[in-house]
Amino acid sequence: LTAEMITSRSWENAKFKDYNFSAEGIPPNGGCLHPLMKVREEFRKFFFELGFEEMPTNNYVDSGFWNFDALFVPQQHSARDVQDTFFLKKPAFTDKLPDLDYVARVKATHENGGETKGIGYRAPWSEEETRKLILRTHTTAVSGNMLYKLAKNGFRPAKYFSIDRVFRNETVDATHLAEFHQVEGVICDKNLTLGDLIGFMEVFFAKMNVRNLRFKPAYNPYTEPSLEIFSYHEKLGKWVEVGNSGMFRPEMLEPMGLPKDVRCLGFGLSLERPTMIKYGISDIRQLMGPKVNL
Ligand SMILES: COC[C@@H]1[C@H](c2ccc(C#Cc3ccccc3)cc2)[C@@H]2CN(C(=O)Nc3ccc(OC4CC4)cc3)C[C@@H](O)[C@@H](O)CN12
Repeated sequence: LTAEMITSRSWENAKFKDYNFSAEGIPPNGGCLHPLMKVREEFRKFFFELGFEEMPTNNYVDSGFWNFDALFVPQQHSARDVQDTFFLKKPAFTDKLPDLDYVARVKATHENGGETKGIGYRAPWSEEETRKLILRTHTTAVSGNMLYKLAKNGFRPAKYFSIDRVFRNETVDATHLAEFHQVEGVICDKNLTLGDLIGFMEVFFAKMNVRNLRFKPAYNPYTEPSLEIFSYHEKLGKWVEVGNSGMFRPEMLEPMGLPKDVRCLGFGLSLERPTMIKYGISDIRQLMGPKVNL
């Protein structure tokens, strides 16, 4: 069948053989995984070996509720400004929030601590703010959603991971893009401690031959305590920050309905940083676009 046959309509009198649906396609003449995707497969292997389940992260768009409020990120936090976050214009708001008694517990926890031992942010909490649609700034938005489902379906110890794109309204330069891939892990069980977090980080990073970690107190609105993770990089001859971590706060976990003795630890790093080190890439922009000059 040719274009000329179609235009001249000669195909109408032509005889065609039956279509062979079991014919094999033409074998592709080559191709390879993008470096980021190669490193992603290495991380997925580590997580599966450690007994983690992969989270469904195929929603780049999320609500202010899941990306911020459910994680106890205050509505006045600068991370929620247009300088840091990409807001959707159409549709600008979601009409899908989880069950209203959970939203009410989140609202109360933000305003005055609600049923937690905390006192909250003592500032009005706006439902319009929580309904805003954004490009998620971290995969922790999905982690929160998974923990909520775990509470709703009946708590059991769980280990979740995700490796997917996140978006931040950042100035692009040699080490920063407006989007990057976050690698995130969450472990939930009764009575986990900060020692379990530190010990697990040693195990996880040992999988990529990163050892002798050092931990530095840090801050995240959704974890307390929080720790930045460092490792001495022999080739670079300096201490390199290799990730961030913490114990999720009761103000995030209790409104979800998780039992009060359940503790959840979380940690994250980027996919781009280890990929750049592995492939000797100095400018992160080399990882973008159809052609990768390696
Ligand atoms: C906008 O910055 C965010 C990103 C990204 C990041 C930071 C925090 C998290 C997180 C988290 C978190 C915390 C608590 C609970 C749940 C998730 C995830 C990604 C990296 C996190 N970082 C990072 O990846 N560094 C890194 C990781 C691996 C590596 O090589 C491997 C050893 C072979 C080399 C470096 C640290 C820095 O690069 C940092 O400057 C940039 N960070």
